[in-house]
Amino acid sequence: MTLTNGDMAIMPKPNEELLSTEQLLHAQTHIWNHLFSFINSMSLKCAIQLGIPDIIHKHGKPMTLSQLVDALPIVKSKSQYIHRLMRGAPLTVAPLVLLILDPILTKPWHYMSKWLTDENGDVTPFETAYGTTFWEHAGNEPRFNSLFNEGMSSDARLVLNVLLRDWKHVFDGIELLVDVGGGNGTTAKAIIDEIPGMKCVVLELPHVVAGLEGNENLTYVGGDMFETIPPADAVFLKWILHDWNDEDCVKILKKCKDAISPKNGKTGGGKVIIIDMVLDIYKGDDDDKSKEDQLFFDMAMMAYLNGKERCENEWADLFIAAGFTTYKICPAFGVRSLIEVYP
Ligand SMILES: C[S@@+](CC[C@H](N)C(=O)[O-])C[C@H]1O[C@@H](n2cnc3c(N)ncnc32)[C@H](O)[C@@H]1O
Ligand SMILES: O=c1cc(-c2ccc(O)cc2)oc2c(O)c(O)ccc12
Repeated sequence: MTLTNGDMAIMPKPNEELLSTEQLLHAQTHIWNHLFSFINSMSLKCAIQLGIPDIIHKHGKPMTLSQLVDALPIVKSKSQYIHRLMRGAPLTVAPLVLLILDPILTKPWHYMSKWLTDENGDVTPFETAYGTTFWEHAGNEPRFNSLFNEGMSSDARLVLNVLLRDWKHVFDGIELLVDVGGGNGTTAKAIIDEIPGMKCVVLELPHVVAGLEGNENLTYVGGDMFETIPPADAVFLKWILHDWNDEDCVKILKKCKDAISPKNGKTGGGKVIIIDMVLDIYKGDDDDKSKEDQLFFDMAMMAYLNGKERCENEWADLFIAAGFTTYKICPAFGVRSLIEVYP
């Protein structure tokens, strides 16, 4: 842009000359911070691959760096590098770190701009990278299938621990629950172990439940939630709806409504229990980090699946479009909420 002052044209200076030294250096630090923040994640991945969390856990008391180095399966001449790895990021749930940082899930991020600029009809960067959808890829690649299911299972253990400790009453009056997209059954097993008399059905894609054996309280059904959801007193949807666009979510919710309909002879809760994010609703003392976490997930749902994270109004629109009348949201799990939806 050229500004004019009377007859004289005033050319803007190149940007860097408009900045003070302090601003310029601050800008560089800021960019470096974004650019290199993946090193936190990669250091975390390496620490988990070396078994560092388990070694420290098994030690049972504070461990010095040299004790840790002695216990590690590393080439001893490379011991000097371990202290540099260990002054990095805090540790988290290992299978999820290995999932998110696996090359299968880092590749689609390299295709984000190609996806946005090519008229190739791909619905996600994941499809641009692989030519198949996320769920097709999981069905075709056994290693990715088990990596994904193990990751989800570790998350389910953590969330169910909180749900059954602090929010168990949401299951009051429910005798038969169907966990739609319930993975390998970690959620269902935690519920039936904790609530006497409860029976659970896990509805999942056939490649996920192939070879899994149920028992008298747990049944695995290979199927498609867009076709039929088995009848039950209540439907459980943990991290399902954020995978899908609005149109698909309404289809899934309508199938849930059919499944809990009184015509199926069920008398219990008659509700859908959802665990998912509600944007800008979270519990915790670090709101900037919580907000950023929610936006990371929104980006991930865009990169991998045709999904998104939603604010309360967007959730309400889905519930109304699927024929539900009321809902209740509690920010029960940090950046994720417990949502109960009633016909
Ligand atoms: C993000 S994972 C959530 C897994 C589990 N609910 C949890 O939170 O631990 C979504 C799940 O939906 C399943 N899924 C995808 N499409 C499905 C369909 N059409 N019918 C049933 N399940 C489906 C996937 O296989 C996957 O396990
Ligand atoms: O690839 C993922 C990873 C997650 C995920 C990340 C961190 C956690 O503490 C839990 C889970 O969740 C996903 C998800 O919900 C999804 O629908 C697809 C992919 C992933």
